[in-house]
Amino acid sequence: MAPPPKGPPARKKLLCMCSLSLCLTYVCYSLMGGPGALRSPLAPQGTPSPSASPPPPPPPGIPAATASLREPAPLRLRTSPPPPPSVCTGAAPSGASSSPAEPEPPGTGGGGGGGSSPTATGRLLDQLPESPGGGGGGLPAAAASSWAAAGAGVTEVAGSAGASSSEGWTATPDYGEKRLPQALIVGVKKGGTRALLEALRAHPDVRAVGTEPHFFDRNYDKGLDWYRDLMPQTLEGQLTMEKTPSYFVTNEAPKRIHSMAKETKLIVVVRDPVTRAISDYTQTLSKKPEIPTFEVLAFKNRTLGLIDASWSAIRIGLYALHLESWLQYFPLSQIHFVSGERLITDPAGEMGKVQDFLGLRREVTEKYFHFNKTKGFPCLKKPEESSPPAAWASPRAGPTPRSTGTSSSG
Ligand SMILES: Nc1ncnc2c1ncn2[C@@H]1O[C@H](COP(=O)(O)OS(=O)(=O)O)[C@@H](OP(=O)(O)O)[C@H]1O
Repeated sequence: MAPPPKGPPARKKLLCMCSLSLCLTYVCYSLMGGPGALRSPLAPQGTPSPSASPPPPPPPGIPAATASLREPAPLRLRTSPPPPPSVCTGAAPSGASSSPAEPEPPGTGGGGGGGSSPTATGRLLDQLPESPGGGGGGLPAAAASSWAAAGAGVTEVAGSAGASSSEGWTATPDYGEKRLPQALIVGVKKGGTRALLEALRAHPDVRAVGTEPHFFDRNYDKGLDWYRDLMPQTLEGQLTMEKTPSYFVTNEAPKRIHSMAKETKLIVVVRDPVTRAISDYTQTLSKKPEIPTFEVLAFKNRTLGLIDASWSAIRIGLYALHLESWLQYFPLSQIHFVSGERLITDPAGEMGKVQDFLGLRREVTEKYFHFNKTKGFPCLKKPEESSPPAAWASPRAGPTPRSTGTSSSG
């Protein structure tokens, strides 16, 4: 019987090589982590990987069962990591206490009422049911595009609290004297105070401390000389300023400021109290993720709808209450209110009024702003030509100023 026909050796060899190369390709692909390539069809889908972290424990004092029940609740507020510092700001992350050493969280604006809000507050507000009056509202599309169009040649103010990088064109050199502030931004926390201060610092006749001195609340016992020493040097005619948002809710602050100088001009940035409270809470939550939900903190009794007005996030927003203590020492005409929402939608308009109030020429105008779509905020930019301080024209101004200069404040 004839032996069965064998295929030509060349064909066998080719088959072997093909199989080998297929195996090699599979191994390489698997090693590179190709999607699903290595997953055995028998492996259970959706099994958590060993590295996946277990669910976080419930906040102290809240039973685990309750905590898990809360999870799907519509008002469960969660935050994502705070955005990076920037003074297109809001953005400069400030610590929960707005302390000078802590950077400030940039933010939303005005309330992030709708859409895909770029800020933490905005994202949280997106989770809340729509309310007729509420929350501030995002930037109108028209405003956004007009600021964006102005964006060419932008020098953004990169800023964390205390940042001085915006000073390239605003700072006057280090001569003149240190003076006590003639104007203060006294509040409110999370209102947009950082954005306002940075915009004011762009004015050649304003010099300000970048950090928050907290003199009239925490450091009063250090004395006025200590306070003065923190200030930047100014020429005569330049305004010295600082901002510490907690002054607004400090009972002793009005009296103390009045005794420093009764003509001190006061600026308060106000913002929708609900949006402000959420912004405040978000900031704390990013530092202490274990705190109870906003809803738990906000209500004394949820069923009865009893609000806990002693919770600082709510208490700070009782503007009329705090204002009463200021009005015991200062006339209303000496207090200027800035809208935190309009500071975002119409920064030049708000800045115009602030400059009028401070007796400054209107230098910081539309040309100083552009709208940064990514950040969702107006940002400062260096205009083509910006003026020198008015004091430079004065015969009393002293030595010829250097043309540039930066310092740690101002
Ligand atoms: N350009 C501009 N104009 C107006 N407002 C702005 C601007 N940029 C930021 N923000 C908003 O400011 C919020 C932070 O406020 P403050 O700077 O007062 O915060 S702090 O008290 O100093 O921590 C912060 O709030 P949230 O983002 O909601 O937390 C910002 O929304």
